[in-house]
Amino acid sequence: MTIQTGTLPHFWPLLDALPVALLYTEHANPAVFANMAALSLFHLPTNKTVLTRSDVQQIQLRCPEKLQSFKLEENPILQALNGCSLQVPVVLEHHSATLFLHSTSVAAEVSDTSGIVITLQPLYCAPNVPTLPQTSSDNAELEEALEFDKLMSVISTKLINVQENMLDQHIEDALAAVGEFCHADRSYLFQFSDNMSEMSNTHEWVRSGVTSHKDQLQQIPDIALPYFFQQVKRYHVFAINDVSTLPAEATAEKQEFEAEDIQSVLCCAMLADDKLLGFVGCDMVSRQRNWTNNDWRRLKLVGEIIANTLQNVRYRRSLQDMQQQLLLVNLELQKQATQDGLTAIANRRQFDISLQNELQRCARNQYPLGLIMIDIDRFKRYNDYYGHQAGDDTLKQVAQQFQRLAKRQGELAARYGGEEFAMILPGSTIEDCERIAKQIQQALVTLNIAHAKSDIASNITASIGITCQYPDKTSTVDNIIKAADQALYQAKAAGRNCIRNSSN
Ligand SMILES: Nc1nc2c(ncn2[C@@H]2O[C@H](COP(=O)(O)OP(=O)(O)OP(=O)(O)O)[C@@H](O)[C@H]2O)c(=O)[nH]1
Repeated sequence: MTIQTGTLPHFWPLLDALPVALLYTEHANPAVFANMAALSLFHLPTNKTVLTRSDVQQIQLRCPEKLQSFKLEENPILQALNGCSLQVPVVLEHHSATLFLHSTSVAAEVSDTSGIVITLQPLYCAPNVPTLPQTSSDNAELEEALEFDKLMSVISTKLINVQENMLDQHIEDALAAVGEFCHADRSYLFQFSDNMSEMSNTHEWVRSGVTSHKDQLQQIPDIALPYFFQQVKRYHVFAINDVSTLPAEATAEKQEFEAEDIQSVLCCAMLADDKLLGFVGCDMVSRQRNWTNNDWRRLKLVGEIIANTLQNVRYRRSLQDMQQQLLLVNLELQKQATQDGLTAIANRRQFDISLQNELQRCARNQYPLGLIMIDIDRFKRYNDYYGHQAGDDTLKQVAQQFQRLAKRQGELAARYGGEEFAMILPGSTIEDCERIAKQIQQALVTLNIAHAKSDIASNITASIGITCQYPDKTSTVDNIIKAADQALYQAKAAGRNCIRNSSN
């Protein structure tokens, strides 16, 4: 490491003696002064009072949330040296404790110089507050901390298995708790859109008398508040005690805060599985507040609880979506397994299952069971003359008519195979079956599909075979089908376009 000889400011002995790690640079001077506490924190030799920027670059820092070191352009010390006002938690590579990095511009009136002061302090001690012996106010703080932790444990328990209709209420309870304990005027939750390009204020708590701006804070694009977005994404925290001290690059943010009468802001990013979901925050409206590490810790905890809850709800929703999709796929598969692909009425498989079931049901209840077999006449000629596609269309049309006629419970119209159809009619007498067979013939007449090559009629006709039986324990589906088939054969033999039943 090289040492540049900078000119030490005359108040340097004062800064050097402070127990807090501190870096100081003057605006016109590239040298960075490090006091004894800083040199010891960075494990640098104590005679290296003046550091170059490249010395500073080699100080390995990382965000407490992230495992990797900051990228060069995101290094908070370099950012601070470039004039950014920061209050961010950081971790040094060789130092496991989280430190609070605080940078601010100062104008030393006595020496007519202005510069930047960067301090790094352990997080358990509030910035700029020296550690004092324990007093009764510390006890009060301890009690408050205990109270807060108790409340959080109640809220997080409620949020673990929260029903969606109670989610908003519990989030608002958590925000109210953190708002009260941080002595804030307003606390809120903002969620980022999936592509992180905008944010919306989804939940809010306001102290009585404080104005809510939630409705106006919807779908705010990142370009509207670039400094804020960048700070939250990079450091996962945005802590401003006095918004009037925001740097020049935060003009948009300053205007927004002033428009909402905000004097101090503290925001903590919400992460779930390394994804930034949004942030929780507190505002001071009535007065300024120097945010404490307790405020930061509480807000961070609430953010973590809410982030986990939102993530759980998302998982649960996607699980439900998946279950719904699986159900639909199953229904589709079931449909495909039981439906004829061409005509969309029941297929042979469904016919076999239904006939078996109805046979048993009719045997149990001593009902008659009717079965009608329908075969389109001279369909080969039809195909040969009009083409296979026209044949398909005709099969679809006649199938729809058969389906329309099987309207009572348990009745089923099915494609038995090729140009042959079947209708199961449980509880129908032979007279009922004959009536329906006539309706089938009539439906074909009404359809009036021309068949120029038929030697029976000028339109499509069908031969129909009927059987009607009172099944008993000895009855089989094969016997019933055989009986209906024989009747159909008789109808064909009798010249087609006619109805026969198995007792004829
Ligand atoms: N377009 C089309 N034709 C089919 C389909 N399934 C079977 N066929 C046809 O249906 C015709 C049935 O012919 P056949 O069994 O000789 O009976 P037919 O010509 O109707 O004569 P009969 O039944 O004796 O009146 C054949 O030409 C098959 O190719 C199908 O899904 N689509």
